Amino acid sequence: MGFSVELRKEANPIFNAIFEHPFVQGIANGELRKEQLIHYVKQDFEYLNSFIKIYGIAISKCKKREDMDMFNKQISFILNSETHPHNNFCQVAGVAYEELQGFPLSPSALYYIRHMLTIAYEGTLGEILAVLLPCPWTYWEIGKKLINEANPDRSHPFYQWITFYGNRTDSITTKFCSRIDEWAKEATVKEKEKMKEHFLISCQLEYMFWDMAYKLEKWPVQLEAVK
Ligand SMILES: Cc1ncc(CN)c(N)n1
Repeated sequence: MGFSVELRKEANPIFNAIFEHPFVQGIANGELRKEQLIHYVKQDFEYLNSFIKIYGIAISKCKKREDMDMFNKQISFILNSETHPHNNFCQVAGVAYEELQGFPLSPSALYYIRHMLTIAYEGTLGEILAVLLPCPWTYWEIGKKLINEANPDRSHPFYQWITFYGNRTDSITTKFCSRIDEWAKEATVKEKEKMKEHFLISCQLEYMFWDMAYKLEKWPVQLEAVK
């Protein structure tokens, strides 16, 4: 069994909880409130900005050109393609994408980003791959599942979102998994334990990100700007 298969098996209860989450179910049945879509896009725009920077740190730790190329392509993907699912949510919510950019992070989004940044600065390339993998993997599976279960046509409000993530043939998940499997063959037991821990925490944080958007999560005390 490859290491990525082992990771997926351990994370199965978290993947199932994500599929059942009311935000994900809301994408499937087209029933999400405007504020929930707006909160998600505001937070995800900042999350993806941080992801680009984390890829930059990952590149600084690469020894092989192929690894640099893999991360570099992902940066372009976020910059040039991953704006489409955001635009889909904005259209349904009736707001301009530009209006939702530059907002402060909610607690769960901040926690997720800090988790990835810590591992990016302190960990090996294998640990970095493990902490980043739940991001593409959970969305790919959500997309495929929603295509199978909701079978959306073009009239579905979230058709673009669902097909964007579910129809990927050039999946980065597959590339990350084979690179992790390769890395794990050479890794010590201790490093593999760390990789698993980072992976599982990121899976939990993927769940928390959906929950944050669904519940419009905020900091407990709202502060006014002091003049
Ligand atoms: C929080 C989160 N996780 C994953 C993805 C898919 N790249 C995303 N856009 N946002």
